[in-house]
Amino acid sequence: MSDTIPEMNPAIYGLVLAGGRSSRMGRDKGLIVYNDKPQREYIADLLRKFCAQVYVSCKTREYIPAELNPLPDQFELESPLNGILSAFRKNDTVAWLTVPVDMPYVDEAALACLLNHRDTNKMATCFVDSDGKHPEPLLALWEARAAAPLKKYYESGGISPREFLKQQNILLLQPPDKRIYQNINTPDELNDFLNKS
Ligand SMILES: Nc1nc2c(ncn2[C@@H]2O[C@H](COP(=O)(O)OP(=O)(O)OP(=O)(O)O)[C@@H](O)[C@H]2O)c(=O)[nH]1
Repeated sequence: MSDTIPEMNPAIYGLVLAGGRSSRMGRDKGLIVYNDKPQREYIADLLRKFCAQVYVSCKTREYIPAELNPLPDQFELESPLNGILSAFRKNDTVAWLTVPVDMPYVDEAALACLLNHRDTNKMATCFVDSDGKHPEPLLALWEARAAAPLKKYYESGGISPREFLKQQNILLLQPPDKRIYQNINTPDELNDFLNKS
């Protein structure tokens, strides 16, 4: 059953996770084109349909054009956790819908599914990982209530969004399309993907 497309929600902000080093790819994964435009722009456009404000998480502002609303990492940490913590530092009263730049199959249906089935009493709404048990942590709707425990987790030495979510009361959903799990990290994976599509 496909989900209806939810209205834009003023209390949900969007975050494109694009602050990684892309060291395995050897070039910025956010600039790879899967859907007619650089993936970081494609995801930002997708998020704008549902979210009141959309930011592109990055290491430093210079990498991202101003019109994409760069949100530089605020913490000393190499992890997507930095992007999520920095988003909550910007605003900890809204929920953040996060999407990584390296999942080419993320689409409107995937985001609509998270938004329509959202449980605001949980810390987050996520898809169950391809292992069937654990949360896929980066394509997720993080409730504002997660801001304080996430900061505490970081201050006690935590670095992994997945590990954090495994300790929390979260809603786990089946994705509408299992292909969303595919993420592209290396030139070989990219070539395989482009040859098949
Ligand atoms: N804001 C932010 N995002 C990050 C950081 N590290 C990774 N990400 C993002 O999280 C997602 C998954 O990243 P990974 O594939 O684990 O790491 P990566 O740096 O992109 O790639 P590698 O250097 O090859 O490991 C991607 O969308 C990254 O852009 C970080 O330190 N800050």
